[in-house]
Amino acid sequence: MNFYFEAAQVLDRLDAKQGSIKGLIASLAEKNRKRSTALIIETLKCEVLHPHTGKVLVLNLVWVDKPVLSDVIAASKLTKEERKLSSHNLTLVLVYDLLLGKGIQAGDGPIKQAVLRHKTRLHGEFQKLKIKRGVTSNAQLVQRADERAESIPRYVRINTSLWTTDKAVLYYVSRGFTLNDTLNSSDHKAFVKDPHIPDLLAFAPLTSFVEDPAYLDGRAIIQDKASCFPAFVLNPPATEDSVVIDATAAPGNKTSHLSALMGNKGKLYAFERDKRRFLTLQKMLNTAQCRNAIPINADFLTIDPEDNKFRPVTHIGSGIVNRLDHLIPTGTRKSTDKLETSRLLHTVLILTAIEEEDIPNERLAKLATFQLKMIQHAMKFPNVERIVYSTCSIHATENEHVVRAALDSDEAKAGPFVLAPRNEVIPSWSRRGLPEEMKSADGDGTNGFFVSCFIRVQKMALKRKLDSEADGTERSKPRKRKRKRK
Ligand SMILES: C[S@@+](CC[C@H](N)C(=O)[O-])C[C@H]1O[C@@H](n2cnc3c(N)ncnc32)[C@H](O)[C@@H]1O
Repeated sequence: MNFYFEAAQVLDRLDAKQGSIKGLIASLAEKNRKRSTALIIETLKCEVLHPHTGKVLVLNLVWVDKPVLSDVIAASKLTKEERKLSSHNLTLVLVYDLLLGKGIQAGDGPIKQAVLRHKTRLHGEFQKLKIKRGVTSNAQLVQRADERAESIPRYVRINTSLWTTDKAVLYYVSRGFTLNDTLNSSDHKAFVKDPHIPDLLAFAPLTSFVEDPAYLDGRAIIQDKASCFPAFVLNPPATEDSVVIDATAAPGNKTSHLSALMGNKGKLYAFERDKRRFLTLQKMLNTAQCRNAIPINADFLTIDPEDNKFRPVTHIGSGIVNRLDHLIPTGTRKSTDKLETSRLLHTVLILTAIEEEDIPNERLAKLATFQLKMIQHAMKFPNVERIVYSTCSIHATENEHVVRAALDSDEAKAGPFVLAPRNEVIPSWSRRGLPEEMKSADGDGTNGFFVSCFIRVQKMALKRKLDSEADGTERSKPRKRKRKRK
């Protein structure tokens, strides 16, 4: 019965706006977390009420007029007749399991008995409700909820530290998949090479990699496309003397991506201040065999940019607001249970998008202030040339406003740092941030994700000058100009 109480408590705290779905799920005891998470998500699919209209949210897709479970409970008079069921959310999760789940998974206590006494009536009211809503199956009731989740491809990033994309393509073809030019989500055995991110493959949305040996041994990393942008945009150098920082590293998807882009060379300092997440980060980096990564359990803000170890740093990535990443298991690849949890969390991610609309301004402002501090701190590293700041937030407060404030900061002026020109930030990606939020718009927004890239002007100009001098182009330019003038 415990996990019903825990799930109900999370729903109570969500109602009371005492935390985010992600945060509250994370606070659950490990023992029941998977079961409770499943119950919470499935119940929410039927029951999220819009704060103003009272309509029910079916993920962030559609608002339907009436909740499913509350309607059935009200019609069956369950709570009116059973005093023990004084908690609405506890009743919701129990009735969810009775009608849509596997039946109530608990010993015979008084609360379970109270619900079961009304089993026939609850089923009857549930059937009536389906007829009223014109659906013939339980799945149809919540089906639309999953439409969006099911339309997002399953992305697999090839870990080039261990494998090549060419080999991966042959491997997946040998496992019965077909490489196509475009992804057709109804073709479950097709995959494509992503047009924007190198070494990223996109499969049909529900493709399972639970048993895939390449996933299990770290050659293939399941990583959402949006979370591949930051490392790709940071574009770290792949030389033995490269020194790069991932300022907010756990669980380590972006760190392992950076490591692969660096050809596993040089030094990649990966900071993670949270002890528990630091362990996950270490596991992830081991599995992905990131030999150049140096995980450090410390707060990036406490690191002295003048420390001899960090003085040579040229590239810094900081991704802060990925509100779910730290929950998605990546370190322990052998657990299929964890993968299922990660799928559920994918659903939470979509729910979170709407939840984020309700983040109080005060909290947003606090987050934004902290994020700004991280960028300003990154700008203090004497040799840093390129800083990527990313969030999975949909709020300009945490995105464009932070970038604008960072550009106006003393650190940016001292750099000086400017936003990288479009041709350095995935030119083929047409969607950019919110132009009205910037003085001159150049943020890079993607589907609930935001990536921006600062570059140091002088260093870049100097580098271009030195590069062009080295290949002789600097000298050829004036000659050309002279010829034109003639
Ligand atoms: C959104 S997650 C990062 C996701 C990660 N970049 C990835 O793609 O796998 C943010 C992480 O940064 C950590 N973090 C936040 N602020 C930090 C700081 N000042 N120093 C070090 N770690 C920090 C958090 O504990 C959390 O684990």
